[in-house]
Amino acid sequence: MKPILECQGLSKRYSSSFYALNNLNLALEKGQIVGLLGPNGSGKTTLIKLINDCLHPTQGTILIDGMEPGVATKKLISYLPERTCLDLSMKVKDVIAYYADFYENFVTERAYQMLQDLEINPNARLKSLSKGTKEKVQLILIMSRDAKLYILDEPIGGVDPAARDYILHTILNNYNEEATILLSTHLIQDIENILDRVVFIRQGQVVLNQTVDEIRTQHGKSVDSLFREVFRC
Ligand SMILES: Nc1ncnc2c1ncn2[C@@H]1O[C@H](COP(=O)(O)OP(=O)(O)OP(=O)(O)O)[C@@H](O)[C@H]1O
Repeated sequence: MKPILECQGLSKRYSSSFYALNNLNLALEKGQIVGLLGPNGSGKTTLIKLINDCLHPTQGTILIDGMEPGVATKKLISYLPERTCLDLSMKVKDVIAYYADFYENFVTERAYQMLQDLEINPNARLKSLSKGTKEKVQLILIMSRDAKLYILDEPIGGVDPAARDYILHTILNNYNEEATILLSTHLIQDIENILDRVVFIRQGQVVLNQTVDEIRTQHGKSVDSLFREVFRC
């Protein structure tokens, strides 16, 4: 089966001597939830921006479902960036209508179902919502598209711990199982029970790419414990 994402020899240089990504190789099969994990500054957001065609590689190639990043791949990817810039004066229901207009693969009923599950009022204005609830709305907008690849850069940082599990399960219940989710986060303990695979990245290179089951059987520990061991300062 063709991988949904394939990066070969991928490098990104920001200044004359500093490489944020350095000959990174990664292939992801369809239909899995993948955690992209690494310490601050390891290159996670840089990789995500390259996949989303927000940056161009210095060297190497990226293929998304066999295609180079561009107009066609943007239809396949639903991307939640680190920072979003929604018009805060809009009501939740207006943002949903806006997304439905903009993206032909947006499923409005799914968005309303998730709003209801998370008890968010569609008539509320975004600026009246707490930071965590705004994050929930942003996640709902992203997960309501019928995409092949969902890329979520730190999706639940502002959400309170009690709501995280609920949100993660809401995501799982609403996404197509043939799709792939690539999720970058530092909240490993909170998400590791929904992950199929983890990719550890250090200084712009992949240092581990294993299923969560392999980690538990081969290393005899949780992803969170392994992360702390591998990246101990
Ligand atoms: N626009 C830029 N110009 C110069 N250097 C940059 C730029 N963006 C990122 N970097 C550097 O590239 C490296 C990788 O940054 P990146 O944001 O990809 O890391 P990250 O793994 O997402 O980090 P974090 O977990 O802190 O969000 C860091 O050293 C960062 O300072």
